[in-house]
Amino acid sequence: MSQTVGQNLRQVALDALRDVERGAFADAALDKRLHRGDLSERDCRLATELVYGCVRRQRTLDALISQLATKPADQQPPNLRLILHLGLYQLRYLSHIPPSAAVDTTVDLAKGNGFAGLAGFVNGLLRGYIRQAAEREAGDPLNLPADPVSRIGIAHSMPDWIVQQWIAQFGETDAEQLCNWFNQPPSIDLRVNPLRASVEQVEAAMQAADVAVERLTGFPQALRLRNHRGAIPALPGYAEGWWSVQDASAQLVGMLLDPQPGETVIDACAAPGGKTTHLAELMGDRGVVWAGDRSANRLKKVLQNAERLQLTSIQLCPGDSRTLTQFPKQADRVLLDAPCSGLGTLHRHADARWRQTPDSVQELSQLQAELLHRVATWVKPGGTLVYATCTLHPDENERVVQDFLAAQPQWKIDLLPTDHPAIQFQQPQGWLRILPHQHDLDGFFMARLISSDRTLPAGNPDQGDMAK
Ligand SMILES: C[S@@+](CC[C@H](N)C(=O)[O-])C[C@H]1O[C@@H](n2cnc3c(N)ncnc32)[C@H](O)[C@@H]1O
Repeated sequence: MSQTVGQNLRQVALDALRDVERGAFADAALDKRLHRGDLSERDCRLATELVYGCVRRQRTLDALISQLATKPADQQPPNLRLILHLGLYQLRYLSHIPPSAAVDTTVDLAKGNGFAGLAGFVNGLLRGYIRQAAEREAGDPLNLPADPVSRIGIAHSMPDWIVQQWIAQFGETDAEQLCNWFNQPPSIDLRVNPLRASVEQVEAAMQAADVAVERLTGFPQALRLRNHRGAIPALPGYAEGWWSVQDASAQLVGMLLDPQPGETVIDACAAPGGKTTHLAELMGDRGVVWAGDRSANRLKKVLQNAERLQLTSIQLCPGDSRTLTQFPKQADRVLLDAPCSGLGTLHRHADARWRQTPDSVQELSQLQAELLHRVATWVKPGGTLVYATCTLHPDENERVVQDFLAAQPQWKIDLLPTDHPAIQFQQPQGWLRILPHQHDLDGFFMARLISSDRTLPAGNPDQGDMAK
């Protein structure tokens, strides 16, 4: 890599990091900057790694700056702090970049961005890191506090409130494994569209194109791509609608709802349509799947996906699902894939861990409860309702379902038959929980509920035999 090209990609990364600092989403900031530049594919990959890595690891990188400089990270000029993040990230996490190249390009970046007078400081700090790494027996120059919350939070770059929450839920060892898991590169799973191709056919087409895939036990339509780095739409079968990208645990949601051909199904929070299209596929594209979402823009993606997959049974229903009134007792099955904090998919969005707060979790929990109460009124007596989220927070999961069941005694949890592929995820209370570090899947929560009220209006508390 020439010096000029290397410098350029680091400048692109720095510009994107500045945008993130000003509040942009990391993926949008990066897309914008890469789009404006003319980097080679290889440089785009490194710029992407630098931006996502620096955003993800910012707490660890800040701790290193505070340790190596006389002033803590939050007292450094903001742009200099980002430049130091870039240098330290390369030294600490990118073994394919020679340390001297990481130092020299970072010093050049400082000089080119108004910090020529601090070039010596940047050089000294980065060389201090290299020296300490060489001196320490364990090889890690990062000093960590003894307190478990700060120790895990700094080592794995997670906010304290998330670490605290996970220690309370899972214990210290699992909380740390979970944090570590969320810093690994996400896998890419495909869901094969059985109406267009068989799993064997897709597998063979991938292998013929030299793309490594593997099957996942318990997920009949899933194939996992191993270490794929190219563009997804360029893979065989994409244009033909043979498959969609969807994590295997998200595929369980459709399997749990188990829609049948000819039924009326409503997906209350559908965009961009990953699960809506799965439901239509499972129904053989017969019947109707209503796709609701309050974002009309995102709903367009549902149609685009349906078109590519050649599905015709999907109808849009834009609007806030808390206020839609046209579906009373109309649906055989309803899916509420609720808006959530995404604490089960932090590996997929570098900045997600910094965007959520305990307050945002409480706001979401309230929204989820309102949505659940509303969409339950859409289910026919005897019908099925699945509540799902991709968070691990109990206030968005167990609590929402428990409160709902307490208020609506005609509903109960529908336990899986013992031979169901998802039985391994079922908890004693009947809901399903997927823990990423244990299952190597996105974190998910799902509960399948059935209404046993065949005669009385929804919400009537005069029900004697409803187990919870
Ligand atoms: C978890 S995402 C859905 C993902 C989708 N089910 C899939 O598999 O592709 C949650 C969706 O809920 C939508 N949403 C948020 N609040 C809503 C509301 N009050 N009514 C309807 N949709 C809402 C968001 O726009 C977002 O698209």
